[in-house]
Amino acid sequence: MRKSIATVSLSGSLSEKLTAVAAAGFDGVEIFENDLIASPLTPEDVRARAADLGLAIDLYQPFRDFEAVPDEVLDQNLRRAESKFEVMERLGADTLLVCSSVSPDAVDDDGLAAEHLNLLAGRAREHGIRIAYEALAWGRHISTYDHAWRVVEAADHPALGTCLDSFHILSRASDPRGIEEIPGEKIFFLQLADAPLMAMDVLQWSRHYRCFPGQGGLDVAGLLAHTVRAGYRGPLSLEVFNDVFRQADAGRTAVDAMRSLLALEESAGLAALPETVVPSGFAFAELTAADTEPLTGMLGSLGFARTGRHRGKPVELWEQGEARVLVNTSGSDRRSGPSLAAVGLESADPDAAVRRAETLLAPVVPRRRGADDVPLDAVAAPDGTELFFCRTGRSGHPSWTDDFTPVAARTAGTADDGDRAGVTGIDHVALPQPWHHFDEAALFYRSVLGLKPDESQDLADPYGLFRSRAVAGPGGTLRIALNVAPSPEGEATRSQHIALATDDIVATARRLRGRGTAVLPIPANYYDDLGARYGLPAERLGVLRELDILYDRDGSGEFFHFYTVTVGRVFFEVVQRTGGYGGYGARNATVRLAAQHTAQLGAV
Ligand SMILES: O=C(O)c1ccc(O)c(O)c1
Ligand SMILES: [Mg+2]
Repeated sequence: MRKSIATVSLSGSLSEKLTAVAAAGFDGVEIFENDLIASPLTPEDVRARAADLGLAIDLYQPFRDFEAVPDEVLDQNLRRAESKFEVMERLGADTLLVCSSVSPDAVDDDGLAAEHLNLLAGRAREHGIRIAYEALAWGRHISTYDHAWRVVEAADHPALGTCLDSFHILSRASDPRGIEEIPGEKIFFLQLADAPLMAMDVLQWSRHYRCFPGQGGLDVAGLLAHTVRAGYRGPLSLEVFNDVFRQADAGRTAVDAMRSLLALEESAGLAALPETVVPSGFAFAELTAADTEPLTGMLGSLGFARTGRHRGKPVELWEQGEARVLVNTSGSDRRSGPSLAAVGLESADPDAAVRRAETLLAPVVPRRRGADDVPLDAVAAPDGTELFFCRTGRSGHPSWTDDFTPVAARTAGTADDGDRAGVTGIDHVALPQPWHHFDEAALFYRSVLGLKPDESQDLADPYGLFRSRAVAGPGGTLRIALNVAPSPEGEATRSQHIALATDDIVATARRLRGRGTAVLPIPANYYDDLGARYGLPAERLGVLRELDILYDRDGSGEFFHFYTVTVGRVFFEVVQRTGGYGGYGARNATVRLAAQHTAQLGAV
């Protein structure tokens, strides 16, 4: 279907917005009145600019507080409308959004509202304009879509229809099935927005927290399917009021918006995209470090062995169980120390995975491989992390590991096989996100990789707010924790981490302790509270306390985890899951963050 976006969804001047919208491949725009009023461009300029960019002006909006008012106010409102019709003619826009009145002048009288809307539609038609009437969720007397439709139906004018807005409908928990009872040709416009589920005043929720479909918790795809079943054939138009997008780069937000609509059409069963190939696990995590010593020292002490060296690049392979870590010494920033630059994802069909990623506008990373290297495709996640699609060690398929020459002898100072610590694989990786790309990242992992986002959680950090949202494959085969940390000192202080899995956390912790691995100390107060909270047996609690192991549980299982100190931007976590525990120990994040701040101060 045709795709549109309201200018209010993007940052910048009207002209910048139009450029961004066109570049992302949209067919049209809704011009938000304030954007026009604040623009130095005349309506004719805007019309010409949009035409040059190949954009239709699908809607002009909003026209407020019109209906069900006393006669003298009505006259004034009709005069106000006439002046908007003139602006619209100059713009070349033929549909005006009228939102339900919030004015104290309006009376609770559907008959009068219908009569006034009929009058307005008659005036509009003289200008070749149509009126799309929308119920604001906080409208004074009309606040639901079915009520707005009843009034439109009663007004019975060919130039009058309704505008559906998924936020207003779903935020009030109205039943969207009723949309199918509206004749499709009377749905003049469809606005789409999602939002995180929040218990708050609906106006504040709408004006500050809307997001693109797929980023929040509303069933926008279901609503869209009902609307199309009703016979709606107009544009799918995003209308998102969001404090973050208002500040972010417009070009990038527009691409995020387009990705949202492409994925939404697929979810609603309206379009097919290349199939989703959900990654089945981690092939590797790649760390870059100019000075590898602190990092390889840490890997060795965690029980990793250096097993391979890349044939053509300064990259080493370190392994323990199914956990593989690449240490890359090319092109790293010396000041920030080791950082996580890429993640290898096990994929049953890397080519198909790349096709889907490209269709969803993910930047494909140019290959920098040598002539003999195994082909390896990668796309860039919103934070710049490169995601490689791999098939590791499958017979009949080239494996990225073929590019590594085995390192035969035991390397001095590192662990050999007898000295491993029980790490079985990578449980998850945690990737800090720039605060203004957090929603974009959740949608990216959901749409491109088919991972399911959890609800976002806000946790206390001693120096601010720590926001975390995990995305995971079915059955927890692949888990990525996205987070935003307060970072008064700038980007470089935010740390990434790799969580390693073990089947016996106590044995692993004792092993590492014996070897002098620098584990993050956890305050005694934490264990006093843990004892009180869960009534753990004293002996068990004593072991956790002794080994700085944190604990959590939910209805289906338990979670044990401890952390190493931070090296550069990176630290490691070791985790054990029992039963069906599917979380990440979020309850312990506050203690962990505080312990890391304490450790950092100690280091300084
Ligand atoms: O917040 C508002 O006022 C507003 C205006 C126009 C819309 O289409 C809408 O959904 C909300
Ligand atoms: Mg709206």
